[in-house]
Amino acid sequence: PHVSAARYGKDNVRVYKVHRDQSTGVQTVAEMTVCCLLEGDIETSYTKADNSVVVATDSVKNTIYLLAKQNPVTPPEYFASLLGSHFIKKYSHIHAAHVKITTHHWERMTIDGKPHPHSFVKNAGETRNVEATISRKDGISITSSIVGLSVLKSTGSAFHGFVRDEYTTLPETWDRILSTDVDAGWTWKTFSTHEAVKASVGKFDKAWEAARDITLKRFATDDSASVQATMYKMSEDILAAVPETETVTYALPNKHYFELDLSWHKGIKNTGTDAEVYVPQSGPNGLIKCSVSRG
Ligand SMILES: O=c1[nH]c(=O)c2nn[nH]c2[nH]1
Repeated sequence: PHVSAARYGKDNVRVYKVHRDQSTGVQTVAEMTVCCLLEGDIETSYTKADNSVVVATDSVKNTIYLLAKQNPVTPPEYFASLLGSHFIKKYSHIHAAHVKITTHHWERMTIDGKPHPHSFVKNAGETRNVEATISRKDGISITSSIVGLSVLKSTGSAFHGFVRDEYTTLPETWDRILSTDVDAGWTWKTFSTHEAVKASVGKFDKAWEAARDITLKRFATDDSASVQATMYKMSEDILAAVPETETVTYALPNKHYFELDLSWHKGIKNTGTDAEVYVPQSGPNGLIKCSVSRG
């Protein structure tokens, strides 16, 4: 037997950083959770108990905090690239670093109509993530994403015309609730070096804003024929809005709200156009995935 693949490092490294603007007194915060895994000529640490090739995971953790102190930690695409590039520059036997950053969205509070200088509130669950592979040989590949953005529309969604056979019980509908937890990702054209990432640093926040706005607008305004059809339109829009991206990927759970027949009680009408009370389902849920690429 031989080591066919290996990578190791530190996961769940929580980092908070504050920027204090002395002139205005405005403070800005960033909070993220980092996973940084290293890959390279490390097989002997597995096969021969040779620790001489091991940059300790504790040192990986220390490096994350040190680089966070010495450099900007936003946008997360920049910090992921900087962090990964550090390891392949510093250690000649490390040939790739795999960095995942989950950033937590502290939104500045508005108090008495004014943005508060140092108080923030967090939208439950929504994160902005980055997964980057920084490779000596292949350059820097970055995928950005929005995860955990829960949305619901109470109408404007239909699903009919699907396969009807001896396995089908689902009734067709022209008016249903649609709810999902958005997982939307966009893969950037490979960057040759960290300097190339740095040169594009202004593009990452704009892309995240565009992807989030597009997702919400299409979700709200598309007269949805299915999750599939709506997510494809979202993907087309993001590719058009962010020319430096190559592929857009969505994974959308279809979180079902079932109609509830109440007619057993004095003939109460609560289905079809009379439906008002529904039963939100925890599971099973649909899961619809797609990747849309250029050309
Ligand atoms: O939008 C939908 N897509 C599907 O594939 C599906 N299957 N059941 N309900 C569904 N809704």
